[in-house]
Amino acid sequence: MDNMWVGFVTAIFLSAIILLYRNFRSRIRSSYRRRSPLPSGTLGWPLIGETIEFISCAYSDRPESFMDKRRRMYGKVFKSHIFGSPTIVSTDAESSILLINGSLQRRIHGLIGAFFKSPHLKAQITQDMQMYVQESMANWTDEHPIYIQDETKNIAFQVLVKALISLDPGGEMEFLKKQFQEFIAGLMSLPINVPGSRLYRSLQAKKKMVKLIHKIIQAKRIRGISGVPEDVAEVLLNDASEQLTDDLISDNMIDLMIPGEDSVPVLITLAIKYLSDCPAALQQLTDENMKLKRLKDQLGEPLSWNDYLSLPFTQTVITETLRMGNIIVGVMRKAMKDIEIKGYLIPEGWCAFAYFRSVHLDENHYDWPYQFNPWRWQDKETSNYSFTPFGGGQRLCPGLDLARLEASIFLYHFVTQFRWVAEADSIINFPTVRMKKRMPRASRIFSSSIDISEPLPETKLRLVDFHLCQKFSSRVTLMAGRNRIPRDAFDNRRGYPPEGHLVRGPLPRPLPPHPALLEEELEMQHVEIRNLLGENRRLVEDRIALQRELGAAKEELHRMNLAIGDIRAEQELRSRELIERGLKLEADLRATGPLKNEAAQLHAEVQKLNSIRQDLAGQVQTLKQDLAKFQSENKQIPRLRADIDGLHKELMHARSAIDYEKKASIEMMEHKQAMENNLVSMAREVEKLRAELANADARPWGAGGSYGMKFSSPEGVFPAPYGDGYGVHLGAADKGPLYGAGTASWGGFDKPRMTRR
Ligand code: HEM
Repeated sequence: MDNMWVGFVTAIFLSAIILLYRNFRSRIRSSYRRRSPLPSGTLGWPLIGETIEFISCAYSDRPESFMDKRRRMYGKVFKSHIFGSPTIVSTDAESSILLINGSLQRRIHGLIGAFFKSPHLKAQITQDMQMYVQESMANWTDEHPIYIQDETKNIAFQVLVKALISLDPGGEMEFLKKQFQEFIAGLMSLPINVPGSRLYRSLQAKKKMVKLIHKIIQAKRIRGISGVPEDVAEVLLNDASEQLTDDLISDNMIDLMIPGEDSVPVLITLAIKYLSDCPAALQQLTDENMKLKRLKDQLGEPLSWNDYLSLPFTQTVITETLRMGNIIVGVMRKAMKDIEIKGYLIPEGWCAFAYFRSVHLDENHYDWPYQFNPWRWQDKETSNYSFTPFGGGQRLCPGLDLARLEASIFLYHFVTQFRWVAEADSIINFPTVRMKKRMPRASRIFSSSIDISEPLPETKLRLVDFHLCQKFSSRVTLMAGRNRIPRDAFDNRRGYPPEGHLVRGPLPRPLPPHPALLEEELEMQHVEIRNLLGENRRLVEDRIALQRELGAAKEELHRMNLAIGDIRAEQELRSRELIERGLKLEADLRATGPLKNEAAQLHAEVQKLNSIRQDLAGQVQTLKQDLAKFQSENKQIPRLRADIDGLHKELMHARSAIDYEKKASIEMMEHKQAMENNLVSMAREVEKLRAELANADARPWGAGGSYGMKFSSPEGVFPAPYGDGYGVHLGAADKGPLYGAGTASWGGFDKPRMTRR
């Protein structure tokens, strides 16, 4: 059963992978069909692409090796697939990827940028930063180690929160700091959002922060903002845009706290780390700041924003730290539509990654790129495409001056008040840039209040150099070894001649060591003892720190165990559910026995239906043939129709002719009738005339007369002068028509015989 489920889940998983891979391939293929070519490169494995190699390089000393390898193979712009998205990577200094932007971002960027440039804010931030740095440094003692990264985080966070929402140090600030740290910790955690997990705690912390910021914003709304805005929240609240809701403003405030909590502290920490590695730079920076301090003390003036930014060497140190440190390794954008950059296509949905680190460490732009060399900036422009630690284009970091100012203030107070020993530490580059042991750690402060008019005592400087040479670089080792007797002069025999072969005779009297040598050795021993003491103290502190970390790790482990317990319980519940479902399915399967018989019956029926289907197919065949015949006949229909139409037309003609002739014959009949009537009346007239004639004859001629005709009797007729040729019986009109029948000229219109044509 288990095997079945494993097989089932594997099948689903594999099909999901295949589907996703196909989708991915088709997206890529479709993009190939477009106008411009994609840059060369490889997309690596399905789904994960080249992410594993990218991350493993990111954890190494040379995170840029991933990019450099591909740059050598494919050119400065190439394609890859990292963090689940196909990506166009640019290691080109003149990359215009930085110019891709959106609209609401532009608005917020403009508002914040303008505010950070205002003289009012600059003055306030300078004052706040000085105050917080002084307060923080006042608590530093020789007894406890100082973790620069933590101290600067604390200071920079307070400065930024003041500039963002005008919150002063106190209960709410502490609460916000705590929640913010919890929130940040969860951003780089496993994506498990269950109670107790880091992500869950992070999201809860963010909710609490949003609530507090909402409260502050509401108070500002009620109070009303008049005159110059005091902080960034007021700048955004003043804006008339309806898009800037309270939620959006709160979110922006939290996003803006990230550089305060992370980028600026890392910048300061790295600067101190690099300075500790490079005593010459540290010396020059210290001199420059001391000079300014003396000047300001003499004038009795506080330092202003401009004073700090006008320290040229300090600025070059910060610039070089930004170049070497690559606090932001690069920026990513997502293409919302196809974009063409430098003749290459960035297809819609792909990411574009401008990788600053490769540019900043490119020996074509910088000689000896891996060497900390602030002097390289003395005659060099910082505003060029090969130096973009703050990004570029419309998304250029609006906090760049603020970051430089905060670093300058911290360095000023640090180097003018303290001498320190920086312990060995290394830089971690992934997921964010930071020091492995929250270093450089100022574990021993040699002078918490030095007399600035006097140079530091020689021994102290030497001591510092000695420490540095041991911990950091060989260059410093040489400097530290200067003016000293080689150490091996004191080895083993402490000034006695070296042991040789045994010689006969009295042993030579040992010479007492030279007092100067003894003094030197004593001094060295003294130094060593102090070193050992320092080392010992550091070990103790390390142990305490490790114990603390162990405690924290144990606590985390405990929490994770709880979370794992929850997850296990949930998994068990799920697997129990799955097993139950499996059992139910099995039972269902067993219950399907009767269905089998039905299936057999259905099979027989299907066979019967098949034979019927064959019969029907035969019938359909004959019908098809008939249909074909009809169809061919049908083709003749138009011709028949045309004939019928012709006949119909002829019929219509004939009808109209008949009607016409009917009318004509009716007229003729009427005419004939009239003529007949006329003839009858004429015949009568004739009869009358005859009678009158007869009467008239009877008087002079008597009956029969000379012509043997009796005019008084009907028989007394005149013999027809023209014979029967006219067929007219002049004396017997009633025996026939006057003009005879048959051949008479009107005979053709004999009505009863008229036929229809
Ligand atoms: C060492 C310190 C800092 C570094 C290295 C740094 C670097 C950067 C970089 C590279 C970007 C560009 C991101 C992109 O193009 O997507 C950026 C954006 C930004 N930075 Fe900074 N930053 C620093 C400090 C600060 C500070 C102190 C603030 C002040 C609140 C700040 C506020 C911002 C904001 C608001 C943006 C977003 C700009 C936008 O997208 O419109 N940054 N930063």
